[in-house]
This record gives sequence, C-alpha cells and structure tokens, in this order.
Amino acid sequence: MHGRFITIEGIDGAGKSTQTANLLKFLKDKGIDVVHTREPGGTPPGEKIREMLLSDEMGATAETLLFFAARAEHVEKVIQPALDAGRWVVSDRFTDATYAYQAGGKGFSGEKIEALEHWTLGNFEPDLTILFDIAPEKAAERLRARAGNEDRFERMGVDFFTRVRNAYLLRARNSPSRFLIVDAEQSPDEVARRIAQGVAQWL
Ligand SMILES: Nc1ncnc2c1ncn2[C@@H]1O[C@H](COP(=O)(O)OP(=O)(O)OP(=O)(O)O)[C@@H](O)[C@H]1O
Ligand SMILES: Cc1cn([C@H]2C[C@H](O)[C@@H](COP(=O)(O)O)O2)c(=O)[nH]c1=O
Repeated sequence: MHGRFITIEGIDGAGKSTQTANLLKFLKDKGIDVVHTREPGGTPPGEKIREMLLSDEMGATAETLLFFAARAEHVEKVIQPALDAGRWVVSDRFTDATYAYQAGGKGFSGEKIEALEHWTLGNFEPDLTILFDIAPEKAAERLRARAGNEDRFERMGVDFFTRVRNAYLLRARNSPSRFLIVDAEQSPDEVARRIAQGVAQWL
C-alpha cells in the first residue's frame, strides 16, 4: 500500500516544531510507520543548501531556485521512496512555503514558481497540509522569547509575515480538502487536541 504525505506549514514562530512531535506520536500510536523530515533540508545536499538559504543574503531568483533544488532531491531520494514503501511522511514545510514566502512575502512571480513546481515535481503534492495560523505579532513575541539566534527569515518584520500568512490562507481557501487550518494562538494542549481531532477525521 502507498503511504501518505503530510506537510506542516505556517509562519515562523507559529509552534510547528512543538506540535510536530505530538503529531508523530499520535501517528505512531496508531501503528503508522512514519518518516519525519524537513524543508529546506532532508538530504545531505539539501541540508547544505539549507545552511546557505538561512544565512546568506541573495536575490529572490537564486533563493527560489535553491528551494526547488533542495526539494527535487528531497522528493527523489527521501519522500517518494518512503511513500512507495508504504511509509508515511511528515515534512516540516514543502512547496506551499515557496508560494507563501517567496511569492506572498517577497513578491516573486507565482507563475515562475508554478512552472518550477511542475517542471521538478509534476503533479506531486501533499495529501494533507496542516496550516498553523497565528497573528504575526504573536508569533514574533514567541520568537523573541525563544532561546537562540534568529535566522535571516525569522528576522523579517510583521508586514512580511502578514503577507506570508495571507498567502497561506489564500492557498488553503483554494484547496480546502487538502488543508487543515489550526488556530495556533491556543495553548499547546489545545492545539495538539485540535490537530489530533482533525487528523483522526481525515485518516
Ligand atoms: N501554543 C503555544 N503557546 C505558546 N507558546 C508556544 C506555543 N507553541 C509553541 N510555543 C513556543 O513558541 C516558540 C516557537 O515555537 P516553535 O519553535 O515550535 O515554532 P515554529 O513554528 O517551529 O518556528 P520556526 O518555523 O521559526 O522554527 C517556542 O519557544 C515554543 O516553546
Ligand atoms: C521550504 C521553504 C522555507 N522557507 C523559509 C521559512 C523559514 O523561515 C525557513 C526555514 O526555517 P524553519 O525553522 O525550518 O521553518 O525557510 C521559505 O522561505 N521558502 C520555502 O520554500
């Protein structure tokens, strides 16, 4: 049997990493064999590309191409083989992030992203996308309180993250059967409960 592909999306500081651990436990408790991965990253070359993307200043064209280079490798070497083997895959971020951050946030051409998506991935897309929705001001507060240095995306301001959030919400509106939108402003326990409820209905 073919596995299923779940992606986790939302602006920085929405609480995705915190909740992914709960989701993985929820799926494993149901006897599902699940692979956890992330973007950018997920493969040795992809992790090197991640380091560049999160630290080096570059233009939107180079940035978008690098996200897709890492993604092509990720799908070919990790995601597709796992799904073909009947395993499930949970990825922190995927192509929706490029539409949200590079097109929505930075104003890069959505048509070019669509062309890159079809060239590198064909019609491949997640079976389910869990979108963590939160006001950018709240997410920024969380990032300020979180220990450690911020990367170059996390340093972007509230206006940028408002555009990213709106782009995510528009994508969710256009593909309602693929998206589960979760109110990420709730307490960690309540967010976990809503994800478990939404995923259980979808299973
Ligand atoms: N529901 C919540 N309520 C309050 N604080 C939270 C909640 N969920 C997570 N946090 C805290 O907010 C901070 C950001 O959470 P987390 O690292 O999970 O976000 P993220 O979406 O993975 O961020 P990034 O995309 O930047 O890695 C952490 O310090 C975390 O403990
Ligand atoms: C896949 C993808 C990611 N980004 C941005 C979003 C985040 O700011 C970073 C990744 O860091 P995280 O802590 O792992 O969330 O990269 C992007 O701009 N475009 C993309 O396609």
